[in-house]
Amino acid sequence: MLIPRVRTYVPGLDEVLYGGIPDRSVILISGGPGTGKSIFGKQFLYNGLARGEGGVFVTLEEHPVTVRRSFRHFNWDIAKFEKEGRFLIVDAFTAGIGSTSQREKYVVKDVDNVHELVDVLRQAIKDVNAKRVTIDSVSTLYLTKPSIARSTIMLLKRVIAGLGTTALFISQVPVGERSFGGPGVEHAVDGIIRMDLDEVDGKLYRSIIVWKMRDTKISMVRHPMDITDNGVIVYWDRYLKLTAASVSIQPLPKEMVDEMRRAVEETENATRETKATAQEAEEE
Ligand SMILES: Nc1ncnc2c1ncn2[C@@H]1O[C@H](COP(=O)(O)OP(=O)(O)OP(=O)(O)O)[C@@H](O)[C@H]1O
Repeated sequence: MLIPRVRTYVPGLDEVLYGGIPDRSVILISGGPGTGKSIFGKQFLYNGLARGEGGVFVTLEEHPVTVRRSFRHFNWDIAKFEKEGRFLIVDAFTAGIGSTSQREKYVVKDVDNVHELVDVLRQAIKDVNAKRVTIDSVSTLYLTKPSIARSTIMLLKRVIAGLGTTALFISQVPVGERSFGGPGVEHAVDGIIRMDLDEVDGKLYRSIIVWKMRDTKISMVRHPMDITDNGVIVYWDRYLKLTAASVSIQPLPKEMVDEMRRAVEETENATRETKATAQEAEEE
């Protein structure tokens, strides 16, 4: 059955997901430091903005000023979308302290109060009619209180799915650990994508693996990936064989590649049809 999907438009990732993320899903993006989670979260939002969708970025780890700079670093011009009222940043970092933060309109004063965050986020999603949300990072919300991790995720998930939005929750895990963010969180989310950086023989290798994604088939292998001046690229037609002492990159079987390519084409056609129907309905 063809289900509605949100294409990430991150090169190679929609193939790995057999078309994209099922819509209204909450996806955990887990990984150690420097693996590309924040870049991926920004790219996902920008790709939606560039195609006419609204988006919200919730920052808990970086000052809004550096968030905007980081978008600019990849030539993702969010300033024009902010002016048009299609994109906004929820500042859950500064608590309103400092002169530059005075300019922020969506500020969470107390990040320990998840209800305040949910209220600000709900308003933000409505104000820009957001279809995509990135929260960077959810780990900050329960780092010192693991017992509230699951309830925090469930509360956010209810708001996000209820408003018809698809979200990436960035989750930080320690270097070298293959966990995702704790048992309560891992089972509560609809999907888990893991980004990794491994040192083998004095060299670092980037890779990505989709661990779970409800309601869709997924590629069951680890794919090599890169970060470039244009953001993340996933080499979807190859897999990375990694042992403690060796690395090799192998091509995927042709039938698998063909099936993944077809799934993306079908999703693209379905997305185009849905947009055309919505536009016709608007014009009537
Ligand atoms: N233009 C670029 N070309 C190649 N690599 C880049 C470029 N810009 C940034 N990077 C790489 O991206 C990495 C940072 O990615 P990102 O901030 O998304 O990591 P992260 O997984 O969110 O890390 P953390 O959890 O520590 O915040 C940097 O370590 C840097 O090596």
